[in-house]
Amino acid sequence: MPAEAHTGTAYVPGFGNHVATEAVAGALPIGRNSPQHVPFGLYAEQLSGTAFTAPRAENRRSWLYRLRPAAQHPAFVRSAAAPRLRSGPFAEVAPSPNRMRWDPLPWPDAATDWLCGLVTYGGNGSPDAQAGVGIHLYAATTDMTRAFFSADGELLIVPQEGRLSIATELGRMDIAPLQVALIPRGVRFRIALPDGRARGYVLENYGALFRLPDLGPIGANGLANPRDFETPVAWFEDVDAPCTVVQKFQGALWETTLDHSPFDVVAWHGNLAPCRYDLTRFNTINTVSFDHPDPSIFTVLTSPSDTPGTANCDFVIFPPRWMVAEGTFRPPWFHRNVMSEFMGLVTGAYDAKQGGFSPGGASLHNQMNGHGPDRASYDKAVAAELAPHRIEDTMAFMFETRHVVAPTRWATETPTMQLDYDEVWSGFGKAELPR
Ligand SMILES: O=C(O)Cc1cc(O)ccc1O
Ligand SMILES: [Fe+2]
Repeated sequence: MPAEAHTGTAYVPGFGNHVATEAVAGALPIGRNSPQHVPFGLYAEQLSGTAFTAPRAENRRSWLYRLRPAAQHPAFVRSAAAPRLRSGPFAEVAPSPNRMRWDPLPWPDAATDWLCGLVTYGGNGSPDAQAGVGIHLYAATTDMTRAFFSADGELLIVPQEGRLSIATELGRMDIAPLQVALIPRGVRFRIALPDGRARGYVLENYGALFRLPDLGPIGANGLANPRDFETPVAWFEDVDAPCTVVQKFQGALWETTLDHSPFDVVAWHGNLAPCRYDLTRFNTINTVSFDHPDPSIFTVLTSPSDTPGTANCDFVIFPPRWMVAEGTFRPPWFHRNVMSEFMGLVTGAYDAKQGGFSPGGASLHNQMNGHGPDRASYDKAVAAELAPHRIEDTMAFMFETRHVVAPTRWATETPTMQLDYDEVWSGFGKAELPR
């Protein structure tokens, strides 16, 4: 699909809202979901993101009205569409307590679409357990012509370089670095690259759907505001030409070929839909007195687990912001976290690392293992004059998860892994007690 085709893509604002949208006037049934005769002979289909019986506040589903039933397809057969894509349970190599960091993912030599360009770095849990995450990066150089969906989890896409034009069954979204897209489990999509190549990160969430975090004493506003999430309006293709559909199902890839475009949803309504979000709209909240708050204040979206307050996964960002804390060591402190932290960098530099953590790179700090400012960041921060200081041109992020992230074999064997990462914490002088 040429990028121009997305020009004029329209969105409706809000997170998880109930939307009603039709690409052809009169296509959306009024007053009932499944009338005996759907307008124009369209086929009604319910797509559920939660169990039918989930509490109303959590219940997510949409009704799709399409040219042909999605059920009309030949059998799926095993697929080799994404040779470096892995899934939970992650057992290729033992989980490691060691801190890991990687240089940016190299660009592929051969033409590689977004799906083929996915490389799994690690994860936890499993699709079967409906808990945990898969953490992938992508480096792609050509448009997808096939469609893909994950039956294993929703996908949070974090571009680092290059725009993505994402055609989904429910509408089209354009995203660029500093924006993210969230695609529900099961929703088929196809990604084109308006800039000719694209690189970024993907979080595949096997657990409870991402939602906005509670705000507690912050109040009714702040962090990621609901209206800044944008859901595309209905759009469809009326194309009777072969199209391969690839799905990830319980960790394995399967594919089939339709004789028509799977993007044939003429109208839909409901509250399960893709959306995009501009990270620069994040209302960053931080101290105006002292101390460095816990990074949970930077949570954009959270996937809760069965234990209140202990996330299956939080998506946390570190945007440009003023640092004004008085009498404080301002960068991230040294810490050992019961949660495990996978980080990436969209642009600029990260205030805990003076070097080595590059845009497109990644790091992993697993449960209970010490990390924090590298020596150069530490030295700079203790010497700094504590005037108000604006951290500019930066956007790091973290996938923080309650379960240890086990790396894939690829992640532990790739030459992009920095074998000397431990050195960033070497050479700290010993504290001197009074004699
Ligand atoms: O380790 C990291 O860089 C992420 C992080 C940032 C921060 O400000 C506080 C805690 C934390 O884990
Ligand atoms: Fe950390």
